[in-house]
Amino acid sequence: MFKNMTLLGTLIEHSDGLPLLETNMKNMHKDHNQDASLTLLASKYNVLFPGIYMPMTLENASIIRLVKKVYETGGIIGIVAQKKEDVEATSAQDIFTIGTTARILKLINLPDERVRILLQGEEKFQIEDVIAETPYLLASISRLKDKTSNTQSKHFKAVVSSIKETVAKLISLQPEFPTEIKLLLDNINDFNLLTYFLASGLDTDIKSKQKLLEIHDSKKRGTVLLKYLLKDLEVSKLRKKIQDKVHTDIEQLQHDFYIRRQIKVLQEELGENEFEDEIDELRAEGEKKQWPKEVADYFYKALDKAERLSPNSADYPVLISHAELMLELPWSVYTTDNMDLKMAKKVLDTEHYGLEKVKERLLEYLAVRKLTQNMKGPILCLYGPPGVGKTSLGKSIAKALNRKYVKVSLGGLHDEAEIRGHRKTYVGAMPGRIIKGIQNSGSSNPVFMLDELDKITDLRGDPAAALLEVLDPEQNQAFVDTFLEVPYDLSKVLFIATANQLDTIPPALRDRLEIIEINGYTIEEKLQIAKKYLFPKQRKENGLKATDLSIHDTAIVKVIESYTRESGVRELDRKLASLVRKVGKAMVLEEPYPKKIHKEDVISLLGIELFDQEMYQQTHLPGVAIGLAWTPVGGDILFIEAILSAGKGKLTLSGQLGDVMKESAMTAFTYLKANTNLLGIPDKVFESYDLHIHLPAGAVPKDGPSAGITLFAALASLYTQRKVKDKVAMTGEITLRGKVLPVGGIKEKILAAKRAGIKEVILSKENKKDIQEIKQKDIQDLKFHYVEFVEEVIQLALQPSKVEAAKDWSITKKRKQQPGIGHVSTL
Ligand SMILES: Nc1ncnc2c1ncn2[C@@H]1O[C@H](COP(=O)(O)OP(=O)(O)OP(=O)(O)O)[C@@H](O)[C@H]1O
Repeated sequence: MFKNMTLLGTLIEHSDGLPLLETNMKNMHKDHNQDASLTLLASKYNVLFPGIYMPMTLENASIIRLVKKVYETGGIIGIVAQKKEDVEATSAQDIFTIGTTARILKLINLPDERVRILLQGEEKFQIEDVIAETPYLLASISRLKDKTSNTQSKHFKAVVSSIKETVAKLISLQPEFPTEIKLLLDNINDFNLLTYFLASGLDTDIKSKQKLLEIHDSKKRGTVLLKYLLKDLEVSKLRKKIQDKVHTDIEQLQHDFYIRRQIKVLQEELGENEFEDEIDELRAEGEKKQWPKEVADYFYKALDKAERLSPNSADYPVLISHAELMLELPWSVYTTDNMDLKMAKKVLDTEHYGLEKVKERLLEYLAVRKLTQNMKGPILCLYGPPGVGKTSLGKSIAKALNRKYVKVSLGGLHDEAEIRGHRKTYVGAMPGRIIKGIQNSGSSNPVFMLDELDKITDLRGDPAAALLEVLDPEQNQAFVDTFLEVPYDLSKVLFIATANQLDTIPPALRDRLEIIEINGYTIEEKLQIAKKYLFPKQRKENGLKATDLSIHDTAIVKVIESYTRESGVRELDRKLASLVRKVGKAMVLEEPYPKKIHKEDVISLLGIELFDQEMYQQTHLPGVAIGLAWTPVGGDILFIEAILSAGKGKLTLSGQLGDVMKESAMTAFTYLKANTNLLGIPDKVFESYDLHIHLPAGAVPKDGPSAGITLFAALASLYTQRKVKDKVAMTGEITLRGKVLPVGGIKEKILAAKRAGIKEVILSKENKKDIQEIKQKDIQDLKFHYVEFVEEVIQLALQPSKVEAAKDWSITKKRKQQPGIGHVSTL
């Protein structure tokens, strides 16, 4: 936010509290005349505002002479900002025409002949005429007075409170910032002074500051200032986000270590031998702990060792931080579980919409725990696409159970030591994430979320094996962190993992988990989540009340369909936040805004639509079939195009297909060639034509076996010249025996089919159970065909007769290209 820290520092230093500031403002107009002549000083880097202090360093000898004279006589000088930083302003063109008169409060001669002065702004003035430009600028001026707005008006109050709120937020994002600033702000009663004070510290260019100086109406100035502050806030939030990301534990540890070391060196220099005191203090703390004997012995032994060491040795701080960790860790500190399942259900229901299956499974799990009085059991793993509430559900479980909650993200974890801790001999050694998590939770039985279990990699050591040890009820009673060195009992911890994918979880680890799948949401479900949870939450977080703003269902659906593409609701949450913020801003700035957001308002508030849903398009050509795809952001329909051209039987595949999909295409093709009698295809066509299969959206990589039957249908259609029936889509793996196998991601795929306007879906018999799990009302206008063999696919998917301009295979050699074959791209 504030660029010029010295400026503010100076303000605090010299104000001695507030009276000085206020007095100076009151006396401002007392002793000067209108249209006086004034010596001007150009300010390169900042604008001086009335009532505000500003330091300035001077280099030019003649200017220094002048300034010294003014200082000695107690006179005033005019400060005018320069239009450009990089020039030495010597003429009237280089400076703005409105400036501020100032007193020189302090003048310090620097060793290199430069002079540093402290100015205090008094009154604004306008340059009427430049009388001289050398040896320094002299001008006739007229003084300007600010117009103070009606401080009782609603708008004025809204501007003042918004400014204060924004500044408070800015300060909270910058911990290094002196908290006195907030105190000072709360005590500045003069609104002009408040705006000038904030304007002078703004992290913005000189032109914007000058603009604020030139606004004489205080309400208007406040409004413009608020705009700048809000911009600053956005930047600060972004900066904080980035800083948080890069601020690793190691840095923190090294920082703590450094500080401690500094204190010690200082104490040593002062001749104080505080180290023994430090160790004694730790010992005394240890006496208060109720820990296992083995742990206590270890603790005191380590302190004895530390005592024998020189405090300057490298091992000393490691031993001390280790002892501190032991003291901070909760040893057998248990919270009492809430075993009232009704109440647990209520918590889960109030915090999450839908997810019945998941909630039911969680309650069963808790019921078993209650009946067996034992927290050992399978480790739950919530599995599903991003943003479906896996992590937040974990939080609710902790709340429902009345346990502490801790989350550790395993994303990008690649070193065993991050789980198990570092050896003490290692520079920057620290405990692993599990022990750190326990330390942060302050309890020995928290709900411990292991987020993104599928994202661990094993670059160094075997993190998965270390996790196995953590999760295994047989072993985790005495988990040994390499840094902590003494066993810690993790057996009462309730571990819950989350994952977006299952295939990247190491098999041994996966074996330990009870997978609870959370599917993506339908549009209807998203609408309910947005209506009942996300929108009210965003409205509250942004300081608005239900009476200030509401949203129409159609507007929410518009946001879902045109501004998000996801299975979960995270992006939807962000977009709703953006809508609320925009309305909030308009309210404060007294611009027109909708009290109830309608569909049309969404476009004007969020800008152009970002996504079009892939829709069904009719084709008149054989060789085109529609598949269903699963992507991490939800389902989609997928066009498969096949085309023949005169040649020698070559097969080309394009559209960034992965290996598994390529193999599916080859399987489908081989099966077709081996079963030409099924479809009455003459064998010779395979030798006389090249086949090209393409999957549009050529730049998007595609993979997986589930396009098997769609590939087969496209080929069967092409070689029989029978078009695929309208509005039919399919998904299923194909084998060389012609069997249709079940595939995953059915819910997302079916919902995408419905969205795209598909009417019939063909899929494996074994996928029937997945369809039954979808709410019937969401799929009531879709017809499902369950098949076992590809022959059934032919019956169901292909038109009974050939297209009108069907290919006559007997004359292939004479004609290069046939109608109905060569134009699939014009779909
Ligand atoms: N059924 C629901 N009811 C209410 N809010 C929900 C629901 N599902 C998700 N949310 C909200 O959506 C947001 C994102 O959820 P969360 O971060 O838990 O997703 P996630 O599945 O853990 O994602 P990731 O896999 O990326 O970690 C949260 O604010 C959560 O409260």
